[in-house]
Amino acid sequence: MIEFENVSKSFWTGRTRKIILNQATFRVELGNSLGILASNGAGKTTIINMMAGLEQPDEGTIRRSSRISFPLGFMGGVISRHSATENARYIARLYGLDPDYVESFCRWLCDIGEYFDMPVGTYSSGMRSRFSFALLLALEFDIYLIDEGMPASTDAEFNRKAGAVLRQRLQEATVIVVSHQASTLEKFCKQAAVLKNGRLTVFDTLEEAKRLYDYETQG
Ligand SMILES: Nc1ncnc2c1ncn2[C@@H]1O[C@H](COP(=O)(O)OP(=O)(O)OP(=O)(O)O)[C@@H](O)[C@H]1O
Repeated sequence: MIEFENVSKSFWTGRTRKIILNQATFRVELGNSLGILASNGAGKTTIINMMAGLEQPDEGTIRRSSRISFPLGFMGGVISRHSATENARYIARLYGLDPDYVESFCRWLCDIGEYFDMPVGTYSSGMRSRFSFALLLALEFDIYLIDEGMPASTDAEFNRKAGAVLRQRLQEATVIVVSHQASTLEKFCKQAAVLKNGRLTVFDTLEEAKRLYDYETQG
């Protein structure tokens, strides 16, 4: 479970205050994946980062009683001068998992050949996102945090393999996805919320959330 109670967050831009959340209270239970619809700049990444504990709220409380992933695409724990092999084994040890398993799972999913043993700093952005997605799937979490759906990979084979593993994982895990388009959320969640001007409105169905989102983005 992850719970926000009266959480507020804003940024001072030098001239105005950009409000991301204003006294938001909501809860995501295990087994009840949530999609959050918000237009660009509304605060999707900030909310996901707060859920992961990478960013702190200005006010209010965030409670977690489950294993919450780092956000998909987050490379903060990855050391650029080390290879994917070294990073995968190091992160496995941090999480108390078998380094051989995490390394071989990531090697299989990334499928980047000899680059897996080269420094991550030499990777293309597609290779980096494949590696970070593989790492996320190799570790076991109760709640997965995903910013804008699938990774920015154009490799069809990777997307097929990663999608299959993710679907399998979702049978047990819960996902929180933020996106600016409803079609990204369809694959993951039944319940959905709309974030606009610091207000997060949660609906039981994506259909209802989509109606408000379409109304607000057109209006
Ligand atoms: N540290 C910061 N200082 C000042 N403004 C910030 C900071 N971080 C984010 N912002 C601003 O807060 C707003 C929300 O940012 P965020 O990255 O969370 O939005 P987003 O919905 O994920 O955007 P996008 O869809 O464009 O990726 C943006 O206007 C951004 O410029």
